Amino acid sequence: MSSIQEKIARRLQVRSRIDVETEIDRRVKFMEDYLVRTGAKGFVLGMSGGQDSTLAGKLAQLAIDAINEAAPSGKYSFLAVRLPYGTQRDEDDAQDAIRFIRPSRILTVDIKPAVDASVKAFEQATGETLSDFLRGNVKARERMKVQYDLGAHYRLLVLGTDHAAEAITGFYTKHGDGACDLAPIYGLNKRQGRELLKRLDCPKHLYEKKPTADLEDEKPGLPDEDALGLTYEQLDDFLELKTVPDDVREKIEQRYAASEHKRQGPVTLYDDWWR
Ligand SMILES: Nc1ncnc2c1ncn2[C@@H]1O[C@H](COP(=O)(O)OP(=O)(O)OC[C@H]2O[C@@H]([n+]3cccc(C(=O)O)c3)[C@H](O)[C@@H]2O)[C@@H](O)[C@H]1O
Ligand SMILES: Nc1ncnc2c1ncn2[C@@H]1O[C@H](COP(=O)(O)OP(=O)(O)OP(=O)(O)O)[C@@H](O)[C@H]1O
Ligand SMILES: [Mg+2]
Repeated sequence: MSSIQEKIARRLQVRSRIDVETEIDRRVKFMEDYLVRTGAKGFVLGMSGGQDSTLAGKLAQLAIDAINEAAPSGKYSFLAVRLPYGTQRDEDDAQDAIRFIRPSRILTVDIKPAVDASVKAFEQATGETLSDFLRGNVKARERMKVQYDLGAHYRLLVLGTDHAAEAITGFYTKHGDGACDLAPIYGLNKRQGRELLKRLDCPKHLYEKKPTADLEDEKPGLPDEDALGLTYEQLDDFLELKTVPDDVREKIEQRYAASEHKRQGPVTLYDDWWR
């Protein structure tokens, strides 16, 4: 194990061993405490049908149910929002996730018209084509925007799904899915997230499916692991301070270093982390 590995795992708050019950409880309690402290009315989160939003959404609904039970005015809510780009290939999974969570409220906003208009405006202004890869980031930022619009309108806080196995490589769109008000699954790696979902009786196919950002039209459902050239098993092992092959360790450490700007606020004159 390298000392850099230890430093990264500590910085990303990973525990090599967790007690699943305790993790669920303390995360739900954190969401309750924070929500009540802010005076907001609840949470909003995009539900993709993937593992991370299924877990964060379930924890959110548990927090909302607990607060509403304690203060039976029932005034708090979790808004689960479907944000397909046109028609979504794995819509069934998204619906299964919603059935599992039983959110206070469900809405669907199709991001396709806004994304297409934005890309068109870019292309008209520059006379150039925005790549399929960069259009993927436009989708992630449009989803962020819709969640903030809903959040501001209904006085809800925007949840994010960043966790250690994602933060370590910066595998998210800066100010897109990386932007949120609170990140309830932060500090967990991918397999720990799966363990929490198992304990919460989530349908198996939702935590066993291959994680995908699903952002590129030309590569629908591209598995994160193919895009990264790393597996979540490798990332999880690294974060749990297990020995991983040298080439894997080097690749992870290199990705971690290159994505540091995503884990920091905007760089100012007073920062020196980049030197
Ligand atoms: N050193 C530096 N210091 C400060 N800022 C720096 C910088 N280098 C780039 N930047 C800025 O960062 C931008 C690039 O970052 P960003 O816009 O995020 O773009 P980028 O990291 O190139 O792409 C996002 C990646 O995350 C993946 N993703 C996105 C969304 C969701 C998921 C998922 O798993 O669901 C995965 C996506 O497939 C892609 O591989 C640059 O355009 C620049 O503005
Ligand atoms: N089609 C979508 N509809 C609604 N929200 C989405 C959609 N795609 C992405 N998101 C939001 O962006 C977040 C980041 O996507 P990401 O792929 O990392 O997580 P996930 O889909 O929940 O889980 P997994 O990583 O296992 O695929 C999601 O958790 C979700 O909040
Ligand atoms: Mg996904």
